[in-house]
Amino acid sequence: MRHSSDDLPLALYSATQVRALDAALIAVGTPGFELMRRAAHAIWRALRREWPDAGALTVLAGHGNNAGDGYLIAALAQRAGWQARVLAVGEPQRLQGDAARACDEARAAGVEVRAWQADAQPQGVLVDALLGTGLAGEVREPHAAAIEWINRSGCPVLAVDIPSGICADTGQVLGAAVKAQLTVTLIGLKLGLYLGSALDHVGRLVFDSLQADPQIVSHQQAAAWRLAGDLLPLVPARQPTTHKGQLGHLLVVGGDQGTGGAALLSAQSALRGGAGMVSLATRAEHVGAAQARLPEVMSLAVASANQLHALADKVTVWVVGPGLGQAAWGRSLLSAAAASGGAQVWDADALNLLAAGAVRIAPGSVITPHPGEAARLLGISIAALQADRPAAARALARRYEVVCVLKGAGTLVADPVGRLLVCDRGDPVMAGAGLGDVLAGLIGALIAQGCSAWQAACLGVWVHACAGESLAHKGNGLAAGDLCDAIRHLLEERAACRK
Ligand SMILES: NC(=O)C1=CN([C@@H]2O[C@H](COP(=O)(O)OP(=O)(O)OC[C@H]3O[C@@H](n4cnc5c(N)ncnc54)[C@H](O)[C@@H]3O)[C@@H](O)[C@H]2O)[C@H](O)CC1
Ligand SMILES: [K+]
Repeated sequence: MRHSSDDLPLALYSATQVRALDAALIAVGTPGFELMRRAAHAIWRALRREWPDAGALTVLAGHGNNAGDGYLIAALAQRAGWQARVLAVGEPQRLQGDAARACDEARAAGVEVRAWQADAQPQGVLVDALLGTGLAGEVREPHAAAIEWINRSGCPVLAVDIPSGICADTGQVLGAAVKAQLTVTLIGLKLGLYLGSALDHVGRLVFDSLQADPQIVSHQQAAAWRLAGDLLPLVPARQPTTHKGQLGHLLVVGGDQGTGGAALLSAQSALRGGAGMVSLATRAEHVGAAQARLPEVMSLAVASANQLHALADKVTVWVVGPGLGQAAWGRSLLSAAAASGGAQVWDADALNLLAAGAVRIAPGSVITPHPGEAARLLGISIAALQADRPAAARALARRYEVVCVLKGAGTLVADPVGRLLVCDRGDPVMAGAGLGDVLAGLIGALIAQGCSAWQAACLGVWVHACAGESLAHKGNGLAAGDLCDAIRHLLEERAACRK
């Protein structure tokens, strides 16, 4: 499981932006080879910290500057008394410029450099210096075979800058990708390191700025930002005189015949998330269970939208969709919510009805699709959506003029003006039923307490993920109700530290 590391920078860059950073640093007087030398030292330090007694390493080198880093790492290891060798993949004669100079330096240090063959014996720590930010398209042979060789070796693996085969912009595997235990990334964090399949390939992540001029790095308009650090201070403060009327009235609308649980979970989460008053508009069959399980929630048996119209002016925020279904009952309630003028958080079937064009969503609302719902909203396949999650999140935010929370490994939060945040907290244990209902209720609760849609989405995603992390020890099959309690605990900790 990856732990967020708060000493990592917040800004996340595309491959193009990082190459521009490299060029900008070189332009202000740091030679490319000096950057490469610093990279090698940073990586060699991280390697020795991780595997101090290995005594041997094998660099798999491609043809570009990623390979150049690898050759210089081998030279440092050889000079430190380790047994270092480089297996050159493809035609080493294609090395140019700084990378060719780095190869010469490795040979001069006594490093054995020879062509990689599929029957080569892996030895010591494997250093993946095949491909970095220069990867273009699906990995070609013989690099793909070398990647499979690394992954089958059973040896510890360090990836230079980014695991070879991982797209630096989307985190997607382009044909084949190295699975590393440790990735040392340089100058700027790449957005792709936090998305999708990359999470299964990066291992522990170490960053080194190579003493890059912060003036330059900060000037670049980052592709995205990490949701990192302690966001709990953003939770609206409560004064001693605060009363529930100041903490908003949240209405959950959902739970058609047979699907009452989802709406109940959203209501429970809204309660634990601190909303002043929580009501639940659901089918009559679920009211008994709701009252028994959540007596604090005002549960209403709703047969038609008229009953919601009567409520509308008392409701601060509507959380619509959990267990709503897509039949006439659900459609009519969703239309009432859309016409209410209150803040909206739409999830699950509300999004499917939106995708079907059955209703329009008010600008400034929050939507919380999982990849399937997002693909339907965009009219694309899930595979196409997952191939570039940042683009999908941004497209949804712009198309509907909403804050879009695109759930999944590396949950994204996008707004219509182009802001994009990535959550690198959470745990695979959270891949379970009902956790989306909990997130929707939590985001609604934060809006009820005064957060903007953007703040509530970012903070809700972060609190939800951190609460899930705190339950990782429970193993798979995390109960959504436990997550609600963990969220309450996290927010109570926050309230306590404010006293
Ligand atoms: N001064 C700097 O720029 C620094 C860069 N650092 C390291 O350099 C790499 C980026 O190097 P670059 O030469 O731009 O590209 P790569 O080494 O990643 O790869 C280019 C290399 O790979 C071949 N190639 C591209 N796509 C494919 C493919 N699909 N299949 C097979 N082969 C492919 C291409 O032909 C080239 O030969 C960066 O990641 C850093 O590691 C330093 O760290 C800092 C200074
Ligand atoms: K690499």
